[in-house]
Amino acid sequence: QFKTSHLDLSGILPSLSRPANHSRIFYAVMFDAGSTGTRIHVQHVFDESPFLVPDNGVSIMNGTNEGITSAPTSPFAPVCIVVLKVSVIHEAHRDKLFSGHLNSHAKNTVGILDLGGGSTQITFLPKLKKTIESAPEEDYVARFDFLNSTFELYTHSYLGNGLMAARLATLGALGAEGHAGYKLCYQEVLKVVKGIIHQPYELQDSNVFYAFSYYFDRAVDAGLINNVQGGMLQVRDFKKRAKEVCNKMTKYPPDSPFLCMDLTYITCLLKDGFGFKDSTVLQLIKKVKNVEASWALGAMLDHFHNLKIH
Ligand SMILES: Nc1ccn([C@@H]2O[C@H](COP(=O)(O)OP(=O)(O)O)[C@@H](O)[C@H]2O)c(=O)n1
Repeated sequence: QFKTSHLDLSGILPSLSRPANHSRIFYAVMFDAGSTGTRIHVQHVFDESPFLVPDNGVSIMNGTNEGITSAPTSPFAPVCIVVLKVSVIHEAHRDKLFSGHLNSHAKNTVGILDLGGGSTQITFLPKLKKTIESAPEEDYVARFDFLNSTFELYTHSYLGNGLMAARLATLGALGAEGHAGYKLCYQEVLKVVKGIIHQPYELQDSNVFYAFSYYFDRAVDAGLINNVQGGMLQVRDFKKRAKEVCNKMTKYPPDSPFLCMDLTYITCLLKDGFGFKDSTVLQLIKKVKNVEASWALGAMLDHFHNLKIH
């Protein structure tokens, strides 16, 4: 719990210069201490908020992996799907989705791939029971009720498989002679992935996947997508570009020294890690309808839900 705040947010949140309980505009503020930087998310939640700000209305989230744990009590990553699905992408179906069992609406949902600095996450709503049954452990499945719907999600966070963590592990292996082309680089990054990342039973072609964070950032750096609009990429696009960048590096000094390794790692993670096919299409976005797409918004909604605020 925060007892005092050392941050002056009055410039960002003018409406909170009045007591929060009397505010006509309601914001949720979330501090995200990531492995590569700390962010503050300010989300405009409701106008004319009738609800009470409880004493524990400000708190530090449990869990170390950005709140993305698969414990049923803190299903923040799954909620991210709900946010994308209910609030943004399938707005037209919103009313329908709020009632009934969500698995029956699985065709309307999107999967999420997130690549942070320290960890990487996968979350989707399976259509087949076998995907849940064949998950390695109970903690790959999150069951929870949210807004009158029951979810049973495949979700896992791999700590140590983020992009920066993978760089560290791979650099240790490659030593000083790191620039040895795509093939050797792939062999090294494979060691960070093989036997660690579980391949879900049902993945290929059955879900639309959205990829965030470093998937997006590095695709921009590689010139594969536009920084503002994002775009659609096949897994093989990452592979093709990785090969080009790595093999060019053996001849010329690189502009971006880590791009070869990063693109190779992303390719390996998607293919040999999660088991996506070369032809799988990923949607890379940073913003949806002008709102930064992130787990934080979902976490906020979940928090309000737990406080019985609707
Ligand atoms: N100040 C910062 C630092 C990182 N980031 C982004 O955060 C993502 C990496 O996520 P992260 O640092 O939270 O990593 P994890 O702690 O989730 O492993 C990248 O897409 C960075 O571009 C940001 O938006 N602002």
